Amino acid sequence: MKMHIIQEKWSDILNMIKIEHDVSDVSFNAWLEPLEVYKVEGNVVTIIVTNGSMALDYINKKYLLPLKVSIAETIGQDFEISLVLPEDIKEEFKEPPTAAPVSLNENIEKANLNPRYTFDTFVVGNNNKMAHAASLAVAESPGEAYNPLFIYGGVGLGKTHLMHSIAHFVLQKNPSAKVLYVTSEYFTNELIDSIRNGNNTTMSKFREKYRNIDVLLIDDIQFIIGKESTQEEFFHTFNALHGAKKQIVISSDKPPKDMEILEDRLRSRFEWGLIVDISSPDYETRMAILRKKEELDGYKIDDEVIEYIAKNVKSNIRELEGSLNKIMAYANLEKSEINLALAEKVLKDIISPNQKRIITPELIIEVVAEHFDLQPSDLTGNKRNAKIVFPRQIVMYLCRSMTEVTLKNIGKVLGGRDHTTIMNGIDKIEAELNGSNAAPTQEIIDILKKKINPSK
Ligand SMILES: Nc1ncnc2c1ncn2[C@@H]1O[C@H](COP(=O)(O)OP(=O)(O)OP(=O)(O)O)[C@@H](O)[C@H]1O
Repeated sequence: MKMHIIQEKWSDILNMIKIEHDVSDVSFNAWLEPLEVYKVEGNVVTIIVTNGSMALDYINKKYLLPLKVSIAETIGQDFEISLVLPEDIKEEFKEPPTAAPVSLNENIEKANLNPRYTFDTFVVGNNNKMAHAASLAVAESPGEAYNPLFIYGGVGLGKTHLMHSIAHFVLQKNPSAKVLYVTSEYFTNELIDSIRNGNNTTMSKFREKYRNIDVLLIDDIQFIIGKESTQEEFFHTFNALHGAKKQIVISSDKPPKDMEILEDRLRSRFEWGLIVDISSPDYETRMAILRKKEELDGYKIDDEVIEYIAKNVKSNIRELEGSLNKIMAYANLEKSEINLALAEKVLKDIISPNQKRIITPELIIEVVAEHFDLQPSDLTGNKRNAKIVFPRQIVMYLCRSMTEVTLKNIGKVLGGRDHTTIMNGIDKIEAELNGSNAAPTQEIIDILKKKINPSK
């Protein structure tokens, strides 16, 4: 069964409540974590409170509004919420969500494509002109124009939107085309499952699925870095499809040449076709994107509010859209007028950090500590157990690679360590990243870099 977008984004929705309402871990684990989306019908989301009637009562009082707001902000649409207990549900409880691969085979309806991610809704600006043109060319002539098409750019800048647009376009022209959109993470997990099952049938099913496609779109390819058997399998998939003149579209957060520890044979293949980038949108494009969204959602919003968002939310289109969703959600729920004062109030948390996100060792320490469930003082202190030493070395490495701060000053911030200690720490992480089992450390570094600087 296909998951509803609310189910897909459920953990984001809960995490937004955690952040915006400053919910402690204890409360989060007690009240929010146990909530599960049972179904979404019309504009009603049925949520199962798995931990009993007292919890249901309390959540009704305390978390109903935050849930509504968070859903509206994330999805861009208002929903009513119905809380139920497991025993209230007659049908089989808890259908396991199929984190379905996005199989678009015969028909667009069944395909797990976002219906809104089409060329029609994509605003073309200076930041994405080339990527848009290349995507359209590929959609019009799959396997002929540029193969592979490699689209790269920072978080939330429209790579997935363009990939879905290609898929929609191809399917519209030829509904029986075999189009498959997956994230590289999904590809990896499916491969691992096939290998784990350990028999030839599952492996050959996997291969048949991926090699018998007209257009394969694989998102966020950077996540296969360091995963040897995934790279190996993807290499063969790539060759089979490319050899048969089938279209491959790949997205990544960086160009192939900057994808360290990507196998050379894959890197060179990624460079066979066309490489295009998407950068951050300029002011005019941001305005146009907001206007487009206003039009699609049927909103009517004052220029000054739109201008305020476009001026202040610069680096990430997801955040740009999220800001508008958030204002609309608040205005709806509080039945208030949409004006600049409301926008400033609602966006205060988004806009200030966006303006002053300067990367400092202190910020890095804070993010790394939070990631590893430690206190910043653990990292700057003297304890030497493994639980702390590794994160501390990660801090050293990230300070070195993400700031201009000298080794001496990194040492100072890290509790007065001398520069050779910092150098040793950096060497340690670099050795891991260059070693045979680099993937787990690389993954941690990638995640932390995104947390420290989401706009990169
Ligand atoms: N040019 C554009 N016109 C209209 N909407 C856009 C445009 N670019 C991005 N968006 C919207 O911004 C949001 C984020 O885009 P998308 O998910 O495609 O980003 P991404 O580059 O794939 O991000 P990530 O790196 O997180 O995977 C989407 O809702 C998308 O529709």
